Amino acid sequence: MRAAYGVETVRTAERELMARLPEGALMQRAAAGLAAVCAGLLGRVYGSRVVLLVGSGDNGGDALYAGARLARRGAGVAAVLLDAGRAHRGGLAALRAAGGSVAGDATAALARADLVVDGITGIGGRGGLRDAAVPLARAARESGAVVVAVDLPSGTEADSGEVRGECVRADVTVTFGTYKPGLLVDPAREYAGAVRLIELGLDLGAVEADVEALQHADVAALLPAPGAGSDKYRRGVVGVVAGSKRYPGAAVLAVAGALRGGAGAVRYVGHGADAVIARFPEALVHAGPPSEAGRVQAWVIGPGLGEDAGGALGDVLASDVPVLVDADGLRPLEPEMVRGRDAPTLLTPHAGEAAALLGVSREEVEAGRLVAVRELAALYGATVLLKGSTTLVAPAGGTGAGFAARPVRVNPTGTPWLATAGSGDVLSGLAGALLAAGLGAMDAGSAAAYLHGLAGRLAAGGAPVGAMDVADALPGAWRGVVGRGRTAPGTPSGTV
Ligand SMILES: NC(=O)C1=CN([C@@H]2O[C@H](COP(=O)(O)OP(=O)(O)OC[C@H]3O[C@@H](n4cnc5c(N)ncnc54)[C@H](OP(=O)(O)O)[C@@H]3O)[C@@H](O)[C@H]2O)[C@@H](O)CC1
Ligand SMILES: Nc1ncnc2c1ncn2[C@@H]1O[C@H](COP(=O)(O)OP(=O)(O)O)[C@@H](O)[C@H]1O
Ligand SMILES: [K+]
Repeated sequence: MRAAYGVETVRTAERELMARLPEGALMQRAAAGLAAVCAGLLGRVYGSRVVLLVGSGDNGGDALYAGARLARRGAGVAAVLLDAGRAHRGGLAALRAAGGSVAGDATAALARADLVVDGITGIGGRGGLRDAAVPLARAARESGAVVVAVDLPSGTEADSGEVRGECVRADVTVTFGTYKPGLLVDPAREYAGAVRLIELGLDLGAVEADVEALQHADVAALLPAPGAGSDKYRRGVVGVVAGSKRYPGAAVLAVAGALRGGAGAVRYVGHGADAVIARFPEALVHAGPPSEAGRVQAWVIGPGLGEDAGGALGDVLASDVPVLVDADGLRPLEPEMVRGRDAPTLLTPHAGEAAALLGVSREEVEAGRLVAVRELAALYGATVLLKGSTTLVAPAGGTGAGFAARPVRVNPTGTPWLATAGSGDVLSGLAGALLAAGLGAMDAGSAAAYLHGLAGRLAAGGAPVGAMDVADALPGAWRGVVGRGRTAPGTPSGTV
């Protein structure tokens, strides 16, 4: 599991560690790690040209000490100081002692740079970049140099992943002690580039993360495997209420996801039965209401249902098994229809659907995904999987402090190639199968998003895909995750 912690937690852990170390030791660890990453990017340090963008906090201090280390190895290092009177004194002295200088003309220095180190703000930054820093962020971007952000790209919000106004766009972000939520969640994540973590020795073991990301081993441990005593019922029967005369394909795609997700059987209910049977003769189809379809271990309702989702929705929500509500099933959904349920409910909106449920604009949801997913989970008392450029899964929320403290999961495997009609339907079926197999709603949602993302990468391989290609790639993604020591192609490793 990869964990990310918010600013307050990081500061507390840093204080505790600093109290046990000689003064400045932590900053030296940070600067050494930063300089090593910069050196690796430069290849040949001697003779290279490095520009440091230096704010007046410790983030600028990290940049200055790292610059000093590079200058000692023969790089030409120039510092652009946002506020000359407040730049980190020790760092500036170290840079000068190592042969570095303060740039007189920032624009000229940036135009010649091979590498730019962004030390304007780190976890102490608030709001979008201030006016004085904005032209530097732009010039860094336009310089063509490799841009390395210190701790996080200046101007991005560490705790929420929000971006207000201009911020630095980095090729690589070197972060210290732990990942910060903003490095894993769009839109900030997009500005961070590849993220490298430098361990500082912070003791965060006993602290609940704010955001966490599953890794291969976590998912492998969650995925069900049939044993000698398994039969189709024990593996889990998924009920799928999806598709309509207008959208029969959604039924096929959701059933595909459920079958590839390991369902022992799929009971399909709706107007897409002919299309489902034509593609999947193994599906069991039913023409009446869901409650009369026979026993299932989990329901998936919503993809392609069209306008008349209401009756079937009430029917499945009245059941005592886990229910996943997606797409058209979300439209008539009211909090009180979900809050009283004893069995888990998993909602899987995209940003537009989440916006409608919250009564805000789509742009607001996309700008503040973490906040939106937590709010929805609290409003509905349900687990919520928010789809999109960063897929997030928030635990069922309530009003108690304990709810807010549980981590949101962020999916590390997605690819924009998944943004194709019907791929969400596949995800619904897949997550439904995992619910039917007995996984909790958080695990089912996050493991499904993980496999779906891997399948998207496998299917795409850098070229466009359709939703059924993603479904067809699920067995390969599954094998890649559970195969001992094997890594599925396209798997992120080392960097986020
Ligand atoms: N603690 C530790 O042990 C370790 C910490 N480490 C490092 O310290 C960093 C945290 O340092 P920090 O606390 O000094 O804050 P920092 O990120 O430099 O920002 C504060 C400065 O930015 C300014 N500023 C604020 N908002 C702004 C904006 N929108 N636009 C422009 N400027 C803005 C603000 O101005 P002021 O409000 O004071 O006028 C102030 O001058 C952390 O991220 C890591 O890199 C590592 O060395 C490891 C050990
Ligand atoms: N920019 C993106 N990057 C990564 N994944 C994306 C992006 N946009 C959409 N996706 C994924 O594609 C799928 C689309 O689902 P959805 O919006 O429900 O579409 P549909 O209803 O057509 O199936 C989701 O799994 C979502 O997370
Ligand atoms: K920074």
